[in-house]
Amino acid sequence: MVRRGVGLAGQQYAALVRKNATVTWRQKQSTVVQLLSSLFFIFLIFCIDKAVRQRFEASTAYKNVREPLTSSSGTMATSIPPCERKFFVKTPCYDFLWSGDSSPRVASIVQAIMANNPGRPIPSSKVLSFPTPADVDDWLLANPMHCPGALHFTVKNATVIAYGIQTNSTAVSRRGDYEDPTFKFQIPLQLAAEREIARSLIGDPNFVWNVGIKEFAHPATETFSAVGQAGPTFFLAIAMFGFVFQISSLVTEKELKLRQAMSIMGLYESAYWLSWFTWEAMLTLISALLTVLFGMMFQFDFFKNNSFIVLFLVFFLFQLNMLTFAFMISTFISKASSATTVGFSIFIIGFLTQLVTTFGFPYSDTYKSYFRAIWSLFPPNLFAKAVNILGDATSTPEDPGVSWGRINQCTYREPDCVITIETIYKWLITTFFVWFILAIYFDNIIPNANGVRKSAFYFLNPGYWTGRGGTKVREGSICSCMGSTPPVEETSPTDEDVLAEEMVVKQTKEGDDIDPNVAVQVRGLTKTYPGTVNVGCCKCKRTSPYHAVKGTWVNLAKDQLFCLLGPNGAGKTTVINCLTGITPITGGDAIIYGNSVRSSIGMANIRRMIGVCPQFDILWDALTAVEHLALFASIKGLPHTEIKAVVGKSLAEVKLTQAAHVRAGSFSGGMKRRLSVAIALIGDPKLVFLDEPTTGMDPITRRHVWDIIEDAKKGRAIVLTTHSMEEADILSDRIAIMAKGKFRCIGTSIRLKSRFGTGYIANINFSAATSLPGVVSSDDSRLEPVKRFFYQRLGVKPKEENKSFLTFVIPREKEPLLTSFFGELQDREREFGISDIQLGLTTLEEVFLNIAKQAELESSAAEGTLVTLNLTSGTSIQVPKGVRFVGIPGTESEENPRGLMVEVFWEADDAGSLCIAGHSPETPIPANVDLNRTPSLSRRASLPRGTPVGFVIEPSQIQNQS
Ligand SMILES: Nc1ncnc2c1ncn2[C@@H]1O[C@H](COP(=O)(O)OP(=O)(O)OP(=O)(O)O)[C@@H](O)[C@H]1O
Repeated sequence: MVRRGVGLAGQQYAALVRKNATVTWRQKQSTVVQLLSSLFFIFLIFCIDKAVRQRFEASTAYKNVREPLTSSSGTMATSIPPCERKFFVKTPCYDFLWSGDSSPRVASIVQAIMANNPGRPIPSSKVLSFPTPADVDDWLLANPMHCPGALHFTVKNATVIAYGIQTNSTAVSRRGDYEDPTFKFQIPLQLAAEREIARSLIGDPNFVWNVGIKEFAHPATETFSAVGQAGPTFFLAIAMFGFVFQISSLVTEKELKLRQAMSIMGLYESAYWLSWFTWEAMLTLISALLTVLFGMMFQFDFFKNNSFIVLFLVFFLFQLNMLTFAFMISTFISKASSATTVGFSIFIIGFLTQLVTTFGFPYSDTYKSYFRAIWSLFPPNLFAKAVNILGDATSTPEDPGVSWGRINQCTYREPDCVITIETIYKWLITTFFVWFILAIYFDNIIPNANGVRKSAFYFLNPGYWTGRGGTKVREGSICSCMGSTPPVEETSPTDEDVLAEEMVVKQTKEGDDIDPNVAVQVRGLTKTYPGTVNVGCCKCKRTSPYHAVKGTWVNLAKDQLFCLLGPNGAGKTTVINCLTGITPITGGDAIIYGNSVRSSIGMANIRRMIGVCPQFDILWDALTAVEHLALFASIKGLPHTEIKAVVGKSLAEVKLTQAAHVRAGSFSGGMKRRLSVAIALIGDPKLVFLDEPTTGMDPITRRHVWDIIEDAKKGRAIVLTTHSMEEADILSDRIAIMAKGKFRCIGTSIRLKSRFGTGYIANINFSAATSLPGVVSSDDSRLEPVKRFFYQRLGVKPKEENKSFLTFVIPREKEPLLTSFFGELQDREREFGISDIQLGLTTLEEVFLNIAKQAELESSAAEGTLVTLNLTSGTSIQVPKGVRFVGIPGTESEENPRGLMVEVFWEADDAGSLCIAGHSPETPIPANVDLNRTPSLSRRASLPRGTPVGFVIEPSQIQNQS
């Protein structure tokens, strides 16, 4: 029993989560990068932290100083430093200068200062003496920055020695280090001078003169948290890996039309989004957990002192926000290759806005609250603020950090606090929902790959929520002004079979009594792709409306295969897209097993009973054949218990059992097509669309797939499009050939061949060279009697010839003559040297070419399209595209008073358009051709000057003549 409703949505959800898990597991590299990038970035923060702390080691500004130490215990130096250690002193330098050298007492004091300098006696080469302070000034002026200071001694009398100190007191910093000149130089110099003066005055060289210097007890005046400051950018970088992978996965499914294929086969939108969300949220949870654990492993105060749950929630909620933000951004992107560029741009923007956030905007009371509201919508900003708060709360090892109980309080380091961690949680939860809802909204209103979207206010339709009528779609960009759509010109079919089919459908439509054997009834289906005017920045891009399908009426029977043939661009795929709900129909309707494609509920029912093999392969490179089939079987609602058996059977049917566990990425083109066919047939759909299913298959595999399709006809209707006439001939119960959006003919293969083929093809094979008595000699001349025989009796010349065979195309009109003609030919086989005679109807390919030619001719006549025909005689004429017999202007002569004509041979080029393949020899225009009634050619004025225009001769006039 196939599942429905909520049960089916649940089953689809589980299957998609499994698919996401498998794809993630198979893409190990990106998964490892996504999960373990945090280790790398936290290690970088660790290095930054170590380097910065190393530099600040000597300073107490970054520490809480509770019990300051005195200089005697070594924290503050009282030794005169070597001049080289002073900032900005140039070498050669002097440790100090002194004046008063005329006094021997002063000289001995200075000697004592130098000898007794704690820890480092000062050599005499590092000290300069002068007679007076003025001499010192002169030297300082002449040698700037070569000495940090000077002592000036004056011996007043035996008990009084005066001294003065001169220092360079400019405070300087170098590479971030600050030098206090008072503590570094002036105080040690002063202490040394006073100590030695005192010793000199009391005459005791061992007199103890100890001065202790002690700083204030103080809290850290400067704070530094490597995590708090570098963290926002680094953690944003971690989140960007997941962000880019997420966008890339979603856009890949969109770009490869995998999502469209799943939707056609009945995938619920809710199951799709929830499956992505569940799986990615799980990865996000692991990533957030690992980030916090790695942070704790590196012993950051940020991670040790803030509560684990507080930290985890900040990281988890931020990464969840980035996830739904990625969902939203992905709706605007159509190429997976753009994911990295978009990710990089978002990272740069995030980095800049985080920088601004770290500098205080807008989370302080100087800014209005609406600034904060707008700023907080972008997840990296809120996250940066949270990391700043948590960093400030742990900027010294003694800070307690933020515990769960204090998430609603500000830390004492935030005097103008306007936001707490609790508020940030609330914001992150709100923005998570904002981005998720916007993702689903934009996904619905931005046109998909087929240009289809919902209206901007689709959610106001109650049917959207109840599942009854909310899937109505529109076309064109939301910002484009739709051009007006001209109606399709109503023309009755010119072909009798197409007209008859239309009548049958119209009758049953009026009576509303559809034959139970009819699977699909197409009622005047029209499809016009609307013209749009896209207003760009500098120019408007206009496209005009295009009538791709112009009123199609047809009944498709159960247990039958209906084949749609037609040149490229004929409208075949458009018909399939309309019937599968990929694109909305413009006019008419189609009833599939009683459900109208125009109704939302009808379409929902139709989706459950169709299988589609689109022109492209709907495969994930990372999934195996079994996984693909199991996924689509689940989407279609097959019970779990049956899936394994059904998948096994399906694989055996398409001969992929050996490759069941091989990933589709390594399949050949033919294997991929076979798997796509198997997907279309899984779940026993009642209607199957096969759009060019055997493209790229080798002849053996193709024949095998034909067998599968033939078997699949039982119990269902199949619509096939193909460019292989052989395939159409073998598989089809009925064939319709489309061209320029219209059915040109419809019927069985035999019917089409007999109606549109040129008639019969006769292949005459000649026996090898022989000299049997009574047999004509074996050279090319033996073909001549046969050629003559055909020309005299049937009026036909060989279409192809070679030494051993002749091929003749015999027009249908000659059918009454054929029995007696071939009877006679058989009787004269020996005389003509014939070994074999084969007679068959013309091929479907010929029918196809004739129809395509006719359609081209019609449209060329309507549009006046002319092409150049280069005649073998050397002249060129213009002829309407698709025309068969053309009269050459200016060839009238005495010998040929009516002029000459040629038959033009056409073939279809790669794009399905007709082009000239050659022409017959120039022959006189027969007498019965009415030269005054030849169709006129339009747009002659636009022709290149001097190029004559050939005139069209109706084939009937030529055939009548023959
Ligand atoms: N979304 C679209 N917007 C505008 N025109 C479109 C759109 N899709 C198809 N067409 C046009 O409609 C015409 C029919 O296209 P369709 O794909 O149905 O042809 P087809 O018969 O399937 O061709 P093929 O054999 O190449 O698959 C083409 O001219 C095509 O350019």
